Amino acid sequence: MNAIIFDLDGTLIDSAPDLRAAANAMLAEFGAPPLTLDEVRGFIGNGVPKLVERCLAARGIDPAVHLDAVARFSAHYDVAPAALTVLYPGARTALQVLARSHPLGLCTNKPEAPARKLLTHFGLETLFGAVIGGDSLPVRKPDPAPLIAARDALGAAAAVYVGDSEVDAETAQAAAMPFALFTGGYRKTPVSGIAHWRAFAAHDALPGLILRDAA
Ligand SMILES: O=C(O)COP(=O)(O)O
Repeated sequence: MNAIIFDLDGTLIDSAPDLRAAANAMLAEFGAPPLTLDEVRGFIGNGVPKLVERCLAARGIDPAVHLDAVARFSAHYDVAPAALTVLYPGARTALQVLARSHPLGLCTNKPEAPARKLLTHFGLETLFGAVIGGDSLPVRKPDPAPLIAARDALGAAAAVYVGDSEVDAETAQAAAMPFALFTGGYRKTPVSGIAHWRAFAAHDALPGLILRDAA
């Protein structure tokens, strides 16, 4: 049975407001002014260390404080990753429908602990047979290893990856998996500039999009 593996941020949840809150709390500790939601949204997708690096650069803070800044960011984010975060409309139903016929996995660059906390918060943890975070392996997306690890953990020979970003598309390509692109997430490139198998603008369309091949 083919597995369906999902990205998290910008694909199932709009987490940018909580990531922004943690980033701004961290920046305030360095005496720097806050970033806008659009700025922080543009920094998401390559994991926490990269997000923090981009925040520091945007505020002209010495990169030498990076390790300390990552720890400060995580201290803020990991206690309350779901305070301002919402599931995209239709995401829950789409997951429930797909889980009836396919093993589901999660492959995100968010660290595994807050990723699992978010799944539990939204009552989705039992739908996922595998969860791979940005710190689960020594490498993260766009390296294909985390995506392949999620597929293998599900015991599936093949899988589809569902994501929203350039990084997700690159990862799927490197893992030789078909990529379904959610066009309403955090991508910075036009849809035509992101390699994809199928694209969807609303989650209600996702089960039909994926299951039509299985019919
Ligand atoms: O960059 C992150 O921390 C998470 O991003 P992702 O869920 O889209 O992989």
